[in-house]
Amino acid sequence: MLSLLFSQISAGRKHLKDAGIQAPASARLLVLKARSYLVQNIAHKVAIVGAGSWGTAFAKIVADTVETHGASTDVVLWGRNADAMSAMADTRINERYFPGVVLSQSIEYTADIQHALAGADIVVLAVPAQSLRENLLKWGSFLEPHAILVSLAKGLERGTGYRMSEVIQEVLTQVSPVNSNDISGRICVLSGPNLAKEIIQEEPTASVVAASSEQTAEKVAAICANSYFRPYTNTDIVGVEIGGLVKNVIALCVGICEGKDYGDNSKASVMTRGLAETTRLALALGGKLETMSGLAGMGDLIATCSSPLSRNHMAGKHLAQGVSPEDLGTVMTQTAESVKTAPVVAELAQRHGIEMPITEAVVAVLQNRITVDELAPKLLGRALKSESAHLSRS
Ligand SMILES: NC(=O)c1ccc[n+]([C@@H]2O[C@H](COP(=O)([O-])OP(=O)(O)OC[C@H]3O[C@@H](n4cnc5c(N)ncnc54)[C@H](O)[C@@H]3O)[C@@H](O)[C@H]2O)c1
Ligand SMILES: O=P(O)(O)OC[C@H](O)CO
Repeated sequence: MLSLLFSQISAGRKHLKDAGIQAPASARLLVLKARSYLVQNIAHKVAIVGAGSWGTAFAKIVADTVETHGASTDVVLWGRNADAMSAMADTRINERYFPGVVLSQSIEYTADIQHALAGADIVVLAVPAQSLRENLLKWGSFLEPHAILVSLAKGLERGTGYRMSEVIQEVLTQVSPVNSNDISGRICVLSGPNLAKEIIQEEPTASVVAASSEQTAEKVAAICANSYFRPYTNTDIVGVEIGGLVKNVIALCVGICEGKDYGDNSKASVMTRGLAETTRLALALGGKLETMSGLAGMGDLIATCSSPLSRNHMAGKHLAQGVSPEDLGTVMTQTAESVKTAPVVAELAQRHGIEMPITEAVVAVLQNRITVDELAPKLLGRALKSESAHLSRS
């Protein structure tokens, strides 16, 4: 804790010195003043692409951060539905996702992607995982060559098995040689226990911003750190992405337990063994063990598995209550990434020789190979083993 404070103070002193600003005596004031300076100078414009529930809540986080610091950074929210965006510009309310919540005055709403991206130093990608590639292919060439790209999506791409950071890297290299220059250092992912419906009410939460470049992660953290949102930085992109996307699959399984009226023992068992299989996959892909016990691992798993607000949890509950996997898309109006991502996780795990029994059982339910009633017997009937085999491949 102390070392973090000292490092912030020393970073703050350096930023102020570079800017020729006199450093105040109090450490707290110093950190605040440094942050203010940082926000202003890191980004003249932040564009959030995708005006669904997380994109809208994240635009609010950034706009509130900018306002807190009195910075002049522009915050633009893009959505594909022109009527919805024009209504938001009039009312400052996203009627479909957050009726009654009046958003910050400083957010600009647009359905014009070229306008949204022009001059944006930081571009936050908040569209569903399966649509990221098609979107980047359409407008990737409009990105500024220096723009930092932040992925908010928690899913794996069907067909390739790519994480979102890998999709960004591949597409930008294809779309625009200018934009692909030094791209890996400009890719960032943000993940953690971040239920948008709680955040829009300014309920306090923490998150993780991961980038291979610590400096990139720090910049993104600075533009979204405010009184109710606290981002930590990390350089383990793989661990942060895998934690965020596999917990959706585990939450669907916990939702099934909930829908079948199983109690807390069942849910805790799924969560704990779910973390074990998530960790195995993350380690096999090069992620770090400590990330799995952090906010993007255990933290997000707890939030998503415990909350009735989670769409993945809700999808599991619907399945347990008799909705067919085919009908989930019509019953649910918001994105539950696990429905499409679970089979991709299972394939990726198989390719790496990793056993993920909960994920495999969820996939079997989603593909109508077993019923929800057969899920528990399938998991409990497996060969017994030592718990200390936790991190081995099976
Ligand atoms: N909602 C949350 O609490 C939350 C929190 C953290 C992460 N996430 C992740 O954020 C991502 C987005 O989720 P969400 O909650 O905002 O979903 P959502 O269903 O609330 O909104 C998705 C938005 O994307 C738009 N969209 C859908 N297909 C599109 C396409 N092909 N091109 C452009 N726009 C398209 C929709 O119109 C909608 O505005 C998901 O990967 C999700 O896992 C969500
Ligand atoms: O509503 P869900 O299930 O997509 O979960 C939302 C967030 O990922 C929670 O961190």
